[in-house]
Amino acid sequence: MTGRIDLDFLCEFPGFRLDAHLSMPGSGLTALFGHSGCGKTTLLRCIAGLQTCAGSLSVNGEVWQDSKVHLPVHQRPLAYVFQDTTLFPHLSVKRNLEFGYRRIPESDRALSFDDVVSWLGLARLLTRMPAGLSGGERQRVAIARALLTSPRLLLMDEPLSALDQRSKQEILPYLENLRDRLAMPILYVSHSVSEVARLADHIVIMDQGQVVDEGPLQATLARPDQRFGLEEDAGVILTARISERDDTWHLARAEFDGGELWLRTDDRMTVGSRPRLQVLARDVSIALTRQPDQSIQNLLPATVDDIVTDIAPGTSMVRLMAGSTPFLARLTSRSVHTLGLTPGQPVWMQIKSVAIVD
Ligand SMILES: Nc1ncnc2c1ncn2[C@@H]1O[C@H](COP(=O)(O)OP(=O)(O)OP(=O)(O)O)[C@@H](O)[C@H]1O
Repeated sequence: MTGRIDLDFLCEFPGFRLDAHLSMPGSGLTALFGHSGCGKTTLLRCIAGLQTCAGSLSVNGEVWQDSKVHLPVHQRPLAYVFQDTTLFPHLSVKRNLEFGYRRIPESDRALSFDDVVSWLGLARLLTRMPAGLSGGERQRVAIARALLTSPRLLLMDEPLSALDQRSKQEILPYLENLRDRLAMPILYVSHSVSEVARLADHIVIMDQGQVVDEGPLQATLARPDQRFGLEEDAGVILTARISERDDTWHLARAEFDGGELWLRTDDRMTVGSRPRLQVLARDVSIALTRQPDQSIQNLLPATVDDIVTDIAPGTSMVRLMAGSTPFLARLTSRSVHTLGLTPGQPVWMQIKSVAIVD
């Protein structure tokens, strides 16, 4: 079957067992997410063939591993970008980029040199030497060098985690650009919810060597029984359209299917843009009637959809629907009881804060 990445791996180390079964989309950016030590890097290493592991792997219809086939690392058409990928220190940026590119026969080159240089904003860095680059620039060169080997799968293992906050913010738009332009699938390891919220189309959540949840990003994060890794960061991602700006108060109105939200904004948020927004479950509260005399500006009618006991003792996760858009609210179980919340009930949702993730 084409269009999927299917894998089944089982390997054991003293004190750790990776037992992963997974079928992921064969395009777009899939985030592998989970706490430190849950096995994300080990899974990438198995995919790359760097870690010997029993099992099977096929990528968009090509078998890389099964009971009869085991492609060695150098025959797997993939590229791997690490947290701190080293460039060749004695070669200019251009020569670094050409290194892999020239080894690929012209007829097999999937991407043009100039396109990759432009997508990653490298034109003015081509003559520079690696030692003179910032951490973010170095990672952009490393990503470009990886892409220019025309891989059929791009693996990225915490590519931003060695960068400071400012460099991370600088590089994220380039990664978004790649996600939107590349036909090849990207597997992106991260334990940062904000990075995942901003970049991923699909998410795989791991815990103790196993895949515990996976699916399209927005639907998976909106599940109230989503229990692994997110804790304080549990919440939904929605795509909205900016329909109005109020420059006096530095606010913008964001419309989505089922309502609208006001958010604090800056000059970059133009009318017509479609940012991804994140609303955390801990920033949502519920009232049975509209409460106009309070500081929260975002009051939306919604319907209770589901209520589950949360991981933290005494708390519940309530899923609410505003039109077709799901929200999560983390409440104390006592509040759920006192309000008498039940599925199907109309309520008012009070949203304290909305973050723009891109
Ligand atoms: N070759 C190995 N020999 C023994 N143990 C290993 C080996 N490779 C990985 N492990 C163990 O497997 C577990 C998972 O490690 P892994 O690096 O895959 O986790 P991770 O989710 O990527 O963590 P992090 O986010 O911290 O990078 C760890 O307990 C690690 O010590």
